[in-house]
Amino acid sequence: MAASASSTIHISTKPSRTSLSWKTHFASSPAFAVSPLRGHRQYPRFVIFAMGAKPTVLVAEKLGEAGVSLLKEFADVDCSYNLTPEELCNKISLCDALIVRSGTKVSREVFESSGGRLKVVGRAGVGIDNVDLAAATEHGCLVVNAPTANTVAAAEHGIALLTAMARNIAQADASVKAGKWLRNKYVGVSLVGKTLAVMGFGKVGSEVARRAKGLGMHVIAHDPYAPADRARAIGVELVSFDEAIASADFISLHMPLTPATNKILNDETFAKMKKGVRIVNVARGGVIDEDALVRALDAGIVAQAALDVFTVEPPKDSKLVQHENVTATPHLGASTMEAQEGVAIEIAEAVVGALNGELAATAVNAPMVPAEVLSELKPFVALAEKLGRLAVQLVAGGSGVKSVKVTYGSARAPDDLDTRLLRAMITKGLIEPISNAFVNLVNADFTAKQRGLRIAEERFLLNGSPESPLEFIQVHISSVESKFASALSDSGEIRVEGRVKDGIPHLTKVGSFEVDVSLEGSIILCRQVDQPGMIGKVGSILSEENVNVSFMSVGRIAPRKHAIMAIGVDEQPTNESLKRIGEIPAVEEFVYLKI
Ligand SMILES: NC(=O)c1ccc[n+]([C@@H]2O[C@H](COP(=O)([O-])OP(=O)(O)OC[C@H]3O[C@@H](n4cnc5c(N)ncnc54)[C@H](O)[C@@H]3O)[C@@H](O)[C@H]2O)c1
Ligand SMILES: O=C(O)[C@H](O)COP(=O)(O)O
Repeated sequence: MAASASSTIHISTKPSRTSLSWKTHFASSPAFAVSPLRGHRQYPRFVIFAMGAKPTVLVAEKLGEAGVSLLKEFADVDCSYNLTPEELCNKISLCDALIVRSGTKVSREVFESSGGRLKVVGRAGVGIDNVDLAAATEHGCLVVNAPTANTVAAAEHGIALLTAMARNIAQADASVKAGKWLRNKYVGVSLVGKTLAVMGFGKVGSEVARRAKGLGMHVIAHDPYAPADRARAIGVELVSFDEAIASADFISLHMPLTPATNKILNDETFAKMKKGVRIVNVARGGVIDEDALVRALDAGIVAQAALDVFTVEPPKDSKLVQHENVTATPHLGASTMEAQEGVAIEIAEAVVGALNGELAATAVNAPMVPAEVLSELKPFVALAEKLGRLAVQLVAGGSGVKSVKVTYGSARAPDDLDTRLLRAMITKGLIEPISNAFVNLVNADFTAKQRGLRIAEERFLLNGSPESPLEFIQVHISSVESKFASALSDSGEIRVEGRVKDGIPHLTKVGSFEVDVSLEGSIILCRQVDQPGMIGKVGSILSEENVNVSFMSVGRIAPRKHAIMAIGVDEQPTNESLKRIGEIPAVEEFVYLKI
């Protein structure tokens, strides 16, 4: 760290106050208050909507009443079901949030058609395979889901399919209704003592395992990412994929659909199973190669299958659903009254919270920052963005920024400072003034990467009490020219430093000069030959135009040598006034910066 020999005088002309608006800023003003929601985490808020400007939420699939009512307290709610993809694309530019279940494809076209208005997609359920997450992130749209409220419903449906399949309930019911009485045909198989392989030992899988044990089954599970002690706690042994499928009498699928699980049950894996195995799928249709399943059923390798989910829904492959050894339900796993009310409330709260700028606990495409970390970093978030915004305006040309280093000065241990939020806000400050991009926590890293902007972070460990998470933030931009040469540090990079004082972000260093100016309104930076009367000369030019000076600070290397004057102004001075400031004989260079 370059030590500065400069000294600082600062003159405050009026008390300062932070009053900020979306897109990045925290607001505590009652004008932005929202009705309290049950169980809401008290995150600092990034306000999107001011009082009076109600957001519009499009609910594109049936959502439990409790959730709709909750949404209506805060937003205009448009419940339009069964939209075609074209209708959805047409409507979406009028919506701030979209809520779907698994039946709506939220494709790239949807994000592109939204014209940047869509800020949140809420998936009222677990699986987000119907949402194009990459496109959402690129468009700065947060995706949240409701991952817990339908777990038990899905597990109960899995068990219902397992028992119904073993006893031919669906087929027998259909035959009785058709006037038949086929007692010999529908002899079933028993569950007790049989081996059930649970594939995917997450929320649903573990609930299925627990219930199957209650039915007297021997339960094993395969899940490369599940902790063995969680399985052990409910008496389940975790085994390899091959061991699971080779030893199971019943296989129940509970993994997400990912590139790794796509068609994980196929000709090759069916061939490794016990002849007469029975399969339940309440996860996702795509984890089974459906053509291969038909072949395995025809060959008797698979005796029966009970399927709630299909590769394409509703399923087009009639050979599979019409197969006499297949029991099919129309994706009903989450469809109980209780689960749907729970999911509706869970997603409504997440969407309203996200529209209020709270970082949703169930965010799928944004880093989750714990509430306590957030509240600590709150004052530094505005500082981070302002420093980025200031630094980029000092670049001559403004668009050749490729390499940025951020230094965090902190007395905290290096692993005790989560800087993702700060980095995102610095990125926002760096990019937004020189582009029409909208940058937020969701898309900051992506947008930086897209623009070839490399942001390196370093910690500067300070002595002293680690009560505050940070002492200062420095933003360095290397390999660029500056329109204000004094902003260049000894090593030739643009450098600005800021600190938080009494909760207000301050600019505390420009290049090697120490200053102290509150980061509000706009700033004029002047380099001058240090001499009496300079403050008065600049002040009187501004006052002639009724431009209010909010803060003024002079940093100098030594008396009567070069000094930097940082002047905070509430209004934008005219070009004429700025020209006159530049013409003061002692002024060597100056720059006007909007924060
Ligand atoms: N039919 C329905 O209506 C319904 C309802 C709820 C959930 N689901 C689906 O059920 C599935 C599970 O949901 P959940 O809430 O239990 O999710 P979860 O994330 O809690 O559990 C999924 C588990 O799968 C594991 N897994 C990932 N890749 C795996 C692999 N290659 N092999 C084995 N295991 C793997 C994960 O480690 C995790 O433990 C999801 O696909 C979800 O969409 C369907
Ligand atoms: O992933 C899920 O949550 C389930 O598949 C439920 O989907 P659904 O909300 O469309 O019933």
